Amino acid sequence: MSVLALSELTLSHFRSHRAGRLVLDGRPVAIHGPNGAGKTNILEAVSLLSPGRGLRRAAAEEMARRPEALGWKIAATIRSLWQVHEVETWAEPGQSRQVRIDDKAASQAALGRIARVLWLVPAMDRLWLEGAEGRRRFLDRMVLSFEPGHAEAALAYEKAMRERNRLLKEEARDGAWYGALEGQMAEAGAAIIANRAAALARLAAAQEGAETAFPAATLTLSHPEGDLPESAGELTEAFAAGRRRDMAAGRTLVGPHRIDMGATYAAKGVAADQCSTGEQKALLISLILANARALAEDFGAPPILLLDEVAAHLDAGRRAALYDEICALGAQAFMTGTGAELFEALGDRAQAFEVHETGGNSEITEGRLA
Ligand SMILES: Nc1ncnc2c1ncn2[C@@H]1O[C@H](COP(=O)(O)OP(=O)(O)OP(=O)(O)O)[C@@H](O)[C@H]1O
Repeated sequence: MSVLALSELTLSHFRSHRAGRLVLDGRPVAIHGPNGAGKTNILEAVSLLSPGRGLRRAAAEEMARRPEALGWKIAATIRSLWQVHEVETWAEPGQSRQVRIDDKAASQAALGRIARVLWLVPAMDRLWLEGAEGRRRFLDRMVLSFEPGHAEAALAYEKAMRERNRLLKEEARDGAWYGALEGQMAEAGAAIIANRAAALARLAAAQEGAETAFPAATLTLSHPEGDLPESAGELTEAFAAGRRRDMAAGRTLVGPHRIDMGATYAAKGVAADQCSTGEQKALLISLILANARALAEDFGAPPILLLDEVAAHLDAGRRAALYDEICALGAQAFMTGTGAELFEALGDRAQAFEVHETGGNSEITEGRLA
């Protein structure tokens, strides 16, 4: 059994699941069922066992089961290395998401120290073609898996930047106030930059010489306003120097929040946005697998992987290769697909669940693939 895995997951009034329960043994999890059955909703629930808004980036109230909209709750037993944790996360109507770990109130950031979760969803099929925000988010999710403290740095940076942007919009001229916020941004920003650089180096090393059916991706970071300073001191100077221009723009123009991530299909030297649809997906899978290999080495366990409709765009050969790599890694990967036949190659190496919707409620039953 993987040393990072859920052994139980229960969903209460969460989206289409009135009361769903999965008992898991650490093998990969193949979830099949027709469109709209509630498969992705299960993956979304698992994604909420890590910091942030989950794989749909939905607001807490959207996730409450309709029509009752009473609030929702997810509970999980998570084995993380040699410890077992009971994690609960929920939202009451009109309230933000709450977390309890082992019966004690906890922050969302604390979740990152227990469950390292990475995901690929169909919306990311256009990740290399669309705006920088999605790529930055994908990058930061990988960074967070290596360095759970990244969540705190990102929160501290965003909070100070929101305040600074408010001052800019109000055209405030209080230098000391700007200075204090810029100092906080510089300190958190330098940590963000260093965490990202370390993660990129780790991913490059994990791809080198790896035996995988997926193409290596060379990653680069760029900043739209020229080279981004890296140290806290240089960042402080850059923020102070940019005040006038930022005031005209009404927002902060320089900083790690504007970084973009580019990828190249290394063996071909072709930029990801010029690759075929299948190749673009393969590059994402390649990165997730490299991340998982690296984490297995550094942390002692691969992350929990959420691969929504991962079989789409993959031919049978690549699909089988993906399953083999996931099993070799020992990762608890949750995968969805419309038919059980998509997972046949997994046989007894995975647990299989079927999801059906009846009368507006999702029902989960365990079955077999072999
Ligand atoms: N807050 C909610 N309350 C009740 N049902 C909801 C809520 N949010 C979404 N749903 C329902 O959940 C279903 C979608 O579930 P999900 O995205 O998990 O489907 P899926 O099985 O992954 O389907 P597909 O194969 O089409 O991707 C839809 O029927 C939708 O109406």
